[in-house]
Amino acid sequence: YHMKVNACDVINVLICGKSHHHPRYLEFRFSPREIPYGETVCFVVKMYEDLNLINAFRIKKDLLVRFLLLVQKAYRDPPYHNWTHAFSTAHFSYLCIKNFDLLEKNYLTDLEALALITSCLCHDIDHRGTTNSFQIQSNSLLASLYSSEGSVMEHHHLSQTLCILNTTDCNFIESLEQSDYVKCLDLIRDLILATDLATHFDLLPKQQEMAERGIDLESDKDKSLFLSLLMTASDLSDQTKECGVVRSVAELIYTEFFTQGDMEKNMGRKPMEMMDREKASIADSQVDFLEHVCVPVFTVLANLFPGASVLLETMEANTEYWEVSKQVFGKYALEGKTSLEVLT
Ligand SMILES: Cc1nc2ccc(C(=O)NCC(C)C)cc2n2c(-c3cc(OC(C)(C)C)ccc3Cl)nnc12
Ligand SMILES: [Mg+2]
Ligand SMILES: [Zn+2]
Repeated sequence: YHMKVNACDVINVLICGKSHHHPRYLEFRFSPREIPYGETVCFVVKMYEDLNLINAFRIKKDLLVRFLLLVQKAYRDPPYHNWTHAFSTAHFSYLCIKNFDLLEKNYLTDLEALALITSCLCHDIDHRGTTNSFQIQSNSLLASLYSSEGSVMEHHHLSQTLCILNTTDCNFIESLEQSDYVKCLDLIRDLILATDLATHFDLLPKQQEMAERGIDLESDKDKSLFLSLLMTASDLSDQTKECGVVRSVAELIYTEFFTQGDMEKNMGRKPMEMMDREKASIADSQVDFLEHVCVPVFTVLANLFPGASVLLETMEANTEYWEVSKQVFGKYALEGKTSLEVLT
């Protein structure tokens, strides 16, 4: 099923001397989208090493590299839901582990950190740049496979991840104790499925309640809620960067949304306003998205870790950026420019 990974690709990553100690690499302000595509897998290996996961689980580096190269290849190249998004998602989880001392302070076990980073890298594998509802409306193959389960795309991302782990010489977690191995796969399943917006809206009130009373690190339920929070915060982490990154990411995601809207129109269907290039107001829907999806997630995170409040401040600033740009969009709209053209 999978494209092969050849030995020289593996060797190139293993010998890459790139010091991952990019001076700003450990700052929340740093956007991992700046890292060249060809160096990202090397940076991922450095993350596993830096979190001591290679030693803790006696991971064979060549298996890890082969796994990572196959995951990278398993991503298609839609504007937003590609490997670069997966890499930036993993980088944010890495930043949280480092900056909030999650391992030293026993918020996370080694196994949970291993599952979290790996889930971030795999959570959108083989994404086509279209939503779950589009799969169902277009009667896609994935919908026929998974619509009874719900979370159509997320079940597909999970099954692709398991396929890659079952590919020769790619099962880098094979060295785990049997109980750790099973626990790791259970965590990867929960975390990838947590990235469905519907699942997220179910979990959010429980995460808010947990943050108010403080995490009980002995409670499996709390640990699971905490891990899912880190997963969704990482999936949204572009929104914690400066407005230049936020604007370019919006351009990518609306290119995807508008392409889906065009396809829905060609299917004789009426797209959501947010996906209709004639009707969408990017600034309005980004303010909504920040207010109703992003800010609640990072408010919970800031309740748990005061160091995360700077991320909330950045989000407030980015909301202000969209509010101000509404005037600009408004003016251009009068001139008949679509909102995407205004962005570029
Ligand atoms: C820049 C940016 N704008 C977005 C604008 C709208 C929406 C959207 O789905 N609106 C539907 C209504 C019903 C709310 C998502 C957007 N979005 C995401 C995103 C976040 C997700 O949410 C969790 C699971 C929490 C990570 C899941 C999937 C995606 Cl694509 N990532 N970046 C963006
Ligand atoms: Mg996803
Ligand atoms: Zn994602």
